[in-house]
Amino acid sequence: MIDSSTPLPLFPVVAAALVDEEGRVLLQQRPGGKALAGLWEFPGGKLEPGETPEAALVRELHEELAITVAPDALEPAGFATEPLPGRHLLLLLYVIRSWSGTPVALEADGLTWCQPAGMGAWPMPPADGPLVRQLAAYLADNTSSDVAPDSGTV
Ligand SMILES: Nc1nc2c([nH]c(=O)n2[C@@H]2O[C@H](COP(=O)(O)OP(=O)(O)OP(=O)(O)O)[C@@H](O)[C@H]2O)c(=O)[nH]1
Repeated sequence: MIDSSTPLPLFPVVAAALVDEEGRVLLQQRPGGKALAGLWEFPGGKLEPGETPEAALVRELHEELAITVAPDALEPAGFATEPLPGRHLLLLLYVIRSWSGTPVALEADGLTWCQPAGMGAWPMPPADGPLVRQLAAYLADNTSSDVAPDSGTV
């Protein structure tokens, strides 16, 4: 049971939904020996002191996947908030559709590309359930089709 009278320090974490040209999203498997080992998650991690969320995510993606991302490629897409032992997780999710390099699992036990509608098949940390639903809605609303938008002229 959560005791709401006990303040917990906020624990900000940034995460990325890398979306490829087929609309698939990259998940990575948490390695053995860590909390939540074996579960699948969005790449990302903790902010370092003084770091912005965007700088932290660019750094984490380079450290974890060996890819380079421009800060203006980050699209805020959702968040989740979850009590953890001794701290309160604030998980910020960004969609990223362009990057340099090919993702390689430098820290994870594995990588998989999956369609957002199929992500429920991958066991993920408890905080990720709301994120997966927000991501599916965000991508449905913010994915361009091949049809050119109306120019808007009157
Ligand atoms: N990157 C990422 N972290 C997530 C997701 N969902 C989720 O609950 N988290 C949590 O956010 C935190 C991310 O921290 P981390 O990956 O940088 O570090 P860590 O587990 O090694 O934590 P530790 O160094 O405190 O042991 C973990 O507590 C992790 O369980 C997710 O989808 N992606």
